[in-house]
Amino acid sequence: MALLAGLRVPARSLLRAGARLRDAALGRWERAAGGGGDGARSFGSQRVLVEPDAATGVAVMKLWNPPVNSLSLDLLTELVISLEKLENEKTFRGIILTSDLPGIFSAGLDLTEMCGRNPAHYAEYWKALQELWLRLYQTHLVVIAAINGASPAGGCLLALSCDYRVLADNPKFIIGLNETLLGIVAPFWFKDTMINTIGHRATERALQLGLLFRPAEALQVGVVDQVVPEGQVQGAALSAMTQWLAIPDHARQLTKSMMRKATADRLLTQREADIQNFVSFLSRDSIQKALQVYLEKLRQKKG
Ligand SMILES: CCCCCCCC/C=C\C/C=C/C(=O)SCCNC(=O)CCNC(=O)[C@H](O)C(C)(C)COP(=O)(O)OP(=O)(O)OC[C@H]1O[C@@H](n2cnc3c(N)ncnc32)[C@H](O)[C@@H]1OP(=O)(O)O
Repeated sequence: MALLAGLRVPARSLLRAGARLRDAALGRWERAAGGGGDGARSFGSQRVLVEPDAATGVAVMKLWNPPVNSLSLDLLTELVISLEKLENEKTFRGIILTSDLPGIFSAGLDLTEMCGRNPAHYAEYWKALQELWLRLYQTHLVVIAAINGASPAGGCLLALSCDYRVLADNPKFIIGLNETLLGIVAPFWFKDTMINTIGHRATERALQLGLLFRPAEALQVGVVDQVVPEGQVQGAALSAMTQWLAIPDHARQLTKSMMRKATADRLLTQREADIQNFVSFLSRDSIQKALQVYLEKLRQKKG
């Protein structure tokens, strides 16, 4: 059951158990080692599968961090590495970012990385998140999110950092920056990313109320660009990609940079202070207790 949204996400337990077994077996991407669409080999890490198609210049990047694709330190690191690898391959011009887990795009930041650890760990974790956002937000590649599941908080940030968002039409697939519901505050660069997408007033309302939008509302407010029937999300993302890739790269890339640089620079100029803010905020007893209680509720809701 989805605790925050008050929605049930049924029948994933069995899939999760299977996923855990696959995880334990490792050799994560052996099943995909045969290669992508144009004979280009799939590559990836334990938690990120990349299926490149050299003919189209588009790679599908799939998140796989069971049970809910939470953005653990490992997943963040693997995402940055995969992104960097694609950026360095001249053949590739676009990425479809999606999930390999049914019903979940990403549950956002990994709460277990933020609870009961030491300040050095919090600092390392936050730096890794900053790194992923800075790279994803500013990449010269076109990135389209094919959102095939719920994406609260950090999951929403991931989607908002892409150039275009397609959401599968399922009322359980909620999306939004719901941090206030956890008693925490969305960092300024989360807020800026949302403002750049849906505007100031809509962001203020969404952030203060911790709104998690269902597909129709997400489309209306502009958090996503397109809602399509489940099962068509990747196809729709690929169709949208055709339009983006029809634009000359240099013009599109310079325009992207022009639109996003000031936002990214704002974090770059105060990166260390942002880490220290996060560490001291997270080190407060009251915040630790609130996060523990929240995590415990998530764990117990199945019982
Ligand atoms: C003054 C300024 C100071 C600045 C400082 C800034 C501080 C702010 C910092 C950061 C911003 C935070 C961003 C975030 O992203 S916080 C995380 C927010 N995410 C959520 O709240 C999502 C919580 N999860 C859910 O709602 C649901 O799990 C679901 C809808 C994603 C999926 O539902 P369902 O399929 O029913 O799965 P379960 O709920 O049963 O969960 C399965 C399993 O997974 C664990 N889990 C879920 N979410 C997380 C998570 N985010 N991190 C870690 N673990 C998670 C859950 O506990 C279950 O575990 P199990 O019982 O052991 O199997």
